[in-house]
Amino acid sequence: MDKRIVGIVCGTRPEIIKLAPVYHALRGQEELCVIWVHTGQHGDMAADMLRSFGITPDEQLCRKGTSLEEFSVECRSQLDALMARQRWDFCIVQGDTESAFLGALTAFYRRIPVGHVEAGLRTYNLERPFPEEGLRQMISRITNMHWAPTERARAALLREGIEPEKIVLTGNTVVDAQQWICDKHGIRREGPASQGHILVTAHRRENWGEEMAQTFHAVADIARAFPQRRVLFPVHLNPVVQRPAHEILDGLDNVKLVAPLDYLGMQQALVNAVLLLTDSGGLQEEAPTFGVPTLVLRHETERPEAVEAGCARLVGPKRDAIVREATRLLQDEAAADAMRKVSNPFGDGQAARRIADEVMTRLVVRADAAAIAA
Ligand SMILES: CC(=O)N[C@@H]1[C@@H](OP(=O)(O)OP(=O)(O)OC[C@H]2O[C@@H](n3ccc(=O)[nH]c3=O)[C@H](O)[C@@H]2O)O[C@H](CO)[C@@H](O)[C@@H]1O
Repeated sequence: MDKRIVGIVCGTRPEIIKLAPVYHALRGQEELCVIWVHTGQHGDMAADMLRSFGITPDEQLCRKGTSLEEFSVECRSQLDALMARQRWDFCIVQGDTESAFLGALTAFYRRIPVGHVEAGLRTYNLERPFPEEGLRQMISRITNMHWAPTERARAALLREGIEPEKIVLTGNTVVDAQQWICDKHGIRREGPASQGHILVTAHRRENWGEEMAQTFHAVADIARAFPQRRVLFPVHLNPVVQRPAHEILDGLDNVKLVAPLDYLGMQQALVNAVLLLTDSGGLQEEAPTFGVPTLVLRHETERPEAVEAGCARLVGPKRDAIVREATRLLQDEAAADAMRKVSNPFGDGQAARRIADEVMTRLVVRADAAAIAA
């Protein structure tokens, strides 16, 4: 039998992280030809991530224009040309980005089955996160295999009427990615957990403007209140984040604003943190692996598992609440310790293997059985 062609479409930093373990698991299967398509949605940040995971894209699309609209139109037509040229048997996308949606949509029109990694995350509020909530719901409507990271995500898909046999509970591949990088580079905490730095990240579109400024003022308040405590903030490259971050935080001796870190650098920064302040989806899922208490700088989260398990708190992008909770955790060692002890509710590091098993069953085992029967 000819090799089955599996295309992986992705373009942003978090997608690369979460699809890298799937790529490596599928590349190990000799019956498959796996094609990594980089849409170019993120530039430098994506290049760092691809390097971190030893991935060279097989197909690199050419990003045109700076707006999301221009990117979208051009990416869709380049993806269609690619899928017309190569006869894909399966298309894999992850999460909720424009690249993921365009990959799924193009495959749908080309009648190529779609597999969705991290399926079933929901806030059911199309404004928050925007546009991700809309994109992931639309992807779910045209997906053939839904890989749900948690029981909650699986339940959401079932409630939406998706047949149970099309949903597989896998765990989140981000835990696999962390294990991969830790095994490869021997990442471990340097010094006691309570002595670590405060790690900050913020970039979500729905917080741009006043709420993001509130968040950065809160970081400044905390830095002034705890002058011995170092604050590390890798600042997203988007000028909408860069500008207020520098305006509000430059000049504080214990605050270090740095460029985005590669994955190895970020995991080392995370394992050494006493506290994480973030609006990032991926970091909310990664922090429990290293037992880092987390304050979520959003009004709601599609990842409430960490809040329910007790290792994260939803404080919103609100200055007072952030300062109050951070102060409490920095002063109350028992409260911080209770959060550190919770194990990761998002996965066990085996998600990519489960996904690869499903792809193999669908494309190879069942196809072989059909050929024998014919
Ligand atoms: C609405 C929403 O929540 N959408 C999410 C969004 O992703 P996000 O919010 O998780 O995005 P980021 O924060 O950019 O990335 C995080 C990753 O990047 C690593 N990192 C970060 C800073 C750095 O300096 N160096 C790094 O290495 C970090 O460890 C982590 O793994 O899109 C994803 C794709 O669909 C979705 O899954 C996901 O729903």
